[in-house]
Amino acid sequence: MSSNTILRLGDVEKVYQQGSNKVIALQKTKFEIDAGEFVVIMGTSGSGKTTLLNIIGGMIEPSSGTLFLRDKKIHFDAKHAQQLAQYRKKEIGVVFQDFNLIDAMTVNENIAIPLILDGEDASSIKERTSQMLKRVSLEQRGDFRPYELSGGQQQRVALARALIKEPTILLADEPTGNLDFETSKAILELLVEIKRSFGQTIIMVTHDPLMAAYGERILFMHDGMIKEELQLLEELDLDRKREEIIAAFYDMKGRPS
Ligand SMILES: Nc1ncnc2c1ncn2[C@@H]1O[C@H](COP(=O)(O)OP(=O)(O)OP(=O)(O)O)[C@@H](O)[C@H]1O
Repeated sequence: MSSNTILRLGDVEKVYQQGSNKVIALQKTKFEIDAGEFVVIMGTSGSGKTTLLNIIGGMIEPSSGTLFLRDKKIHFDAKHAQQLAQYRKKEIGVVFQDFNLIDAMTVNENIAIPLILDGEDASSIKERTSQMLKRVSLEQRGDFRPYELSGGQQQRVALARALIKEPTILLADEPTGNLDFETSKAILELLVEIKRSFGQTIIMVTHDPLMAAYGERILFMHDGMIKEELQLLEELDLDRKREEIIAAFYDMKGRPS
């Protein structure tokens, strides 16, 4: 474990019980992530990507194995429910493919939800919300409703909401799955900018090798396991990185399980 390690998974497994059948979604998965790293998870459909992300986010309990944030072990049993709730609330921010915004609320209110739930005072909420709005370049849209925004703008709002409490780790599950090509690139550029400016640790799941090329390290999953890992060289341009990602993906798929 390097001194900069922020997240550590040790032999994590997840078995879903489906009636009398067992689905092994994750098998002995272990890896470490450094603070400030932008890690991408790719893989075949059903390979366990979302399951992995949800375990890291404290949203589902692994069947076995360990999850550490720095040197703190995250427990999933009922006895530690409060610690787990704190972990989800303080350490993790999440964005999804479907934005998950509340249409009955304005953009400002959507972004402020985590602060309102924490009982922060009104002036601090106002100030922090307006800072976040600026960071995602939506200063002119604070009083709009989500349905009055484009898909890319809605994802920016979701990102602002996920980041407003400065989470240790940002999890992004197919954040560009509902966006067109140019808008997707703009979201990834924003993620990279947030990483550079604030040292944000990011873990993103995507199917798209070009979006993955914005990351620094790719973990490739197949049959519930990380089968391959690719460190992208910073000096390569996006197209070269994309080509390397595609080559590594097909290399992994071609290998016997
Ligand atoms: N709640 C559940 N109950 C039973 N089986 C599940 C459940 N959630 C996921 N699975 C199964 O676990 C396996 C991994 O699913 P997961 O959603 O993690 O894969 P994925 O890599 O994210 O897939 P995709 O790229 O298609 O979204 C699949 O076989 C899936 O059917």
